[in-house]
Amino acid sequence: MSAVRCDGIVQIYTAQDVEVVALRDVDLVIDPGETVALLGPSGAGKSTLLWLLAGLLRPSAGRLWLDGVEVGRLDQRRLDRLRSTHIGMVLQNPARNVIGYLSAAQNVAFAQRAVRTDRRRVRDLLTRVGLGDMGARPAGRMSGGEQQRLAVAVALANAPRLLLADEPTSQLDAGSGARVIDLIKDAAERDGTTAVVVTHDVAVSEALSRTVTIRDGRVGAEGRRGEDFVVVGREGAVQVPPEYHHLLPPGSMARIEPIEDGVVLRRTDT
Ligand SMILES: Nc1ncnc2c1ncn2[C@@H]1O[C@H](COP(=O)(O)OP(=O)(O)OP(=O)(O)O)[C@@H](O)[C@H]1O
Repeated sequence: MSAVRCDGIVQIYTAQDVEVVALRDVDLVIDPGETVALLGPSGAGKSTLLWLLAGLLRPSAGRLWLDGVEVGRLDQRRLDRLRSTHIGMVLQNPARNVIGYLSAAQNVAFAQRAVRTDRRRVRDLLTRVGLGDMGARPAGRMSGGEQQRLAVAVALANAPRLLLADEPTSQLDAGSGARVIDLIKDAAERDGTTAVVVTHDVAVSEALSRTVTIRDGRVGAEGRRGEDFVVVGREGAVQVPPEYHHLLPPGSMARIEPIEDGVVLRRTDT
């Protein structure tokens, strides 16, 4: 059974009577224990996809399954329960992930409230993000980078089935970033946690098992084991990666030549 399955997901925001199509027909299947780096330019729809996977948004169209459960069929109470027991999330702004007046250790313990508090896990997580001697410090008095590391510990407090993280290393130096990467990979190996991580950090994308690139609201490309692939979309559409735009600029005409195992595109209007 897939950990995540998106089938034709569309997300449309309406702001001041203007509609923004943030995601269009996203199909995506992620296996249990996969660690996925979600890449793409600013405004491509990465955070939107993360929020949908977290159940914080309901899609305008399309269907989403988490561990075989169709999220759209859950009422709010069941969805809240699934979120607190199955999903760990790191939001983009570090301060939004923690409760400022609680200590670091209390923040991690609080995230375990839906299950049983496991003090050893609290200590272990804090140590592994390099905050072992800061357990008693109020989260509100920590730096942005410390809060970001604490946020990862909070998100993993419950050994979630699904970890969703939006730029979890954006405020970290290489050493702290490496700790966070290790923690995510370990969670996948030890607990079978599936991770989807929005990132611009090359160290993160290279360390995870798969990359998925969103461009203009669609899954345009994927990478596995260092090899990059374009994804043929629903209507047969393929996005030409930006690094080839000088050969085949958007709007240019091309001839399709079939070959044994695919097609070749050749520009005709030069
Ligand atoms: N609440 C909202 N209301 C209206 N439009 C929104 C809202 N949230 C996002 N958008 C728009 O949806 C599109 C996708 O946004 P999203 O934040 O998902 O992109 P992103 O790839 O995460 O970008 P970034 O890397 O800059 O965080 C953008 O055009 C954005 O302006």
